[in-house]
Amino acid sequence: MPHPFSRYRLRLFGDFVRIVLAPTLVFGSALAMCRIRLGLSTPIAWLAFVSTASYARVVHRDYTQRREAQQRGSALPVEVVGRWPGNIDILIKLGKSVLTSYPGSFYLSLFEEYQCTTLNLKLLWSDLIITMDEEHIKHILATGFNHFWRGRRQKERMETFLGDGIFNRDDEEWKKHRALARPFFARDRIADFDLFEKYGGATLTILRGLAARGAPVDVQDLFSRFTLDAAAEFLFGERLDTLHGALPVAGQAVLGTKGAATADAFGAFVQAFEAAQNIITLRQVRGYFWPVREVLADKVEPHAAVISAFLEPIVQRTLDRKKKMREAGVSPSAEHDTFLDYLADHTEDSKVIRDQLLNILMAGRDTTACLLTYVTYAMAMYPDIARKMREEVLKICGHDAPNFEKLKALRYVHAVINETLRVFPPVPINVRETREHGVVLPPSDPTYAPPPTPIYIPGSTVVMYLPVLTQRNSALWGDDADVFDPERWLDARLRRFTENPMMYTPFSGGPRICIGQNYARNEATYLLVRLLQQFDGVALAPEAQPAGSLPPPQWKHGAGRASEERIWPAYAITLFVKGGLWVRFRQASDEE
Ligand code: HEM
Repeated sequence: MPHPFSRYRLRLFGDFVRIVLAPTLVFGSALAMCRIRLGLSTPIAWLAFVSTASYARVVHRDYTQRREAQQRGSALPVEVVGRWPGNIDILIKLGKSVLTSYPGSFYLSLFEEYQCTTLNLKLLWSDLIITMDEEHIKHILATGFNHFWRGRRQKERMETFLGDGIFNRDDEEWKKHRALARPFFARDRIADFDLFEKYGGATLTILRGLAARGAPVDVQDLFSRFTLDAAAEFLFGERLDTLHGALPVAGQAVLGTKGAATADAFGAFVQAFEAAQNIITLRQVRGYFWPVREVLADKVEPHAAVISAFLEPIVQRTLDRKKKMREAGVSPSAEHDTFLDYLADHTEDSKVIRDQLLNILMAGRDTTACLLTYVTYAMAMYPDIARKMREEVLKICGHDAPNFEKLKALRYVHAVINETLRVFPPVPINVRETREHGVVLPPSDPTYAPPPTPIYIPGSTVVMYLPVLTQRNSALWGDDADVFDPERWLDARLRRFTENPMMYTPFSGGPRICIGQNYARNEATYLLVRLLQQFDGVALAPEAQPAGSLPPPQWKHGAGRASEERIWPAYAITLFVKGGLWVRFRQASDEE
């Protein structure tokens, strides 16, 4: 169902009234009162009046912001100055960069050009702050938490997709969601490895079959199925069994929105899920005026419908079961087995339940699958690292299923996971908004000479922060910041992080820190142990990548890691490998 009064349409209407309608009324009334007739020149005069009114508003806003900054002994962030009015050229470059550049590289080139770590892109005369500054990110997420929120702009962008879920709410509603979800991530629940064994076993059976034939596999797709199946049973008590569906086949797989696409019902769900994330990312890049392009049709809506159709039966089954229990006089137990049961005991509104479900699925599926995918990529790129991981796994766990203590003892494997999350953070870019009142940021980190006065961010301003750049910043991590080196988590370099933990925020930080962090770490470590017990080698299979998914040739001359990458890292809310990660595993000869 289209939403004619969706948040973004209402905002667009409000802006239209403010920017066009109100000045038009003033213009018409002034002409009428003064009895002026402009004849054929009326449209030109009207356009000049409306434009001048807009310009005056921008000048007034800029003046007010400067005054507010001065009153607080601070200055506004440095503004990017493009070649075209309204920085339209920057906006176009930004749009292109999402599709063709190494993640974050366009922003990095601006930071380098302006020699600062927090900038205002000033797109189409509106403020859009970008920051890779560790001190500023700390303030946004933790020390200055109350000055920021996800905010109105983000809600506009995400409403059709994430609705009333935890990722799309602030204040009391968010607190309620968080309090609801947290008990399900208590240690005794997340240290129950039966599920990981069950779905890990299914994953490895597939890998063994393919390895025996020397056939390549898209592990990004496979790991997404593993994390989805495990999360669905853990949180909803549902067997989705996507691991038993049709997998992408090398040579036949086509380039989907993120990975390789399959043509079954699950494939349709995944495509819709990924397409919606992609559209939301593009909306973010297009900034303030994205609703203009979608005033007639919300582009997320058709995908949201496919996602709903996939999830609705799951919700309905639970609601029906609860109803029958109520009719039979069985009262809900305080110790709920699953999150879905818990939700269904608190509301019968299937949309509310579906939204929660979708939010947690998004949180649990793509991020952990991304982590596993990039660990596999690192193992293929750096065989010595893979060898050391395997040695440690065999020494500590042998060929048995690991328990909690054994997982904890895998120091090198954890270092590889930490390093993967540093170099390839599953959420590479994120957004907040200042609340109604502006905020003075703490002094900048030491990357460039800090500005002489503190930076002031006006109220209701969107701030985009970039862990993908902060976590590879050589001023914080040392000259080898771009090098994938797990040892930095085990040697003296670790001090850099322990003294300054907010330079590493793959799971975010502060009150909204990820609640699934330990679940995700356990899940990923468990699967890696089982994988390394059985396979002693993994190699990239570039010939199996769908057409158009290998890194563009110009990356060879790019800065940082771009020149060395043999896959195409891209992002749409979460990081992924374009076209999927196609690899071949080698079965170990010492496998039991
Ligand atoms: C490697 C895996 C994961 C990474 C890197 C990751 C990362 C993140 C990040 C960066 C945030 C903050 C988002 C924001 O505030 O804008 C977040 C929040 C969250 N994550 Fe994770 N996550 C992972 C796995 C999981 C899993 C497995 C679950 C649950 C099944 C989960 C559940 C959540 C929830 C519910 C939130 C929202 C917290 C809130 O807003 O209060 N995450 N995660």
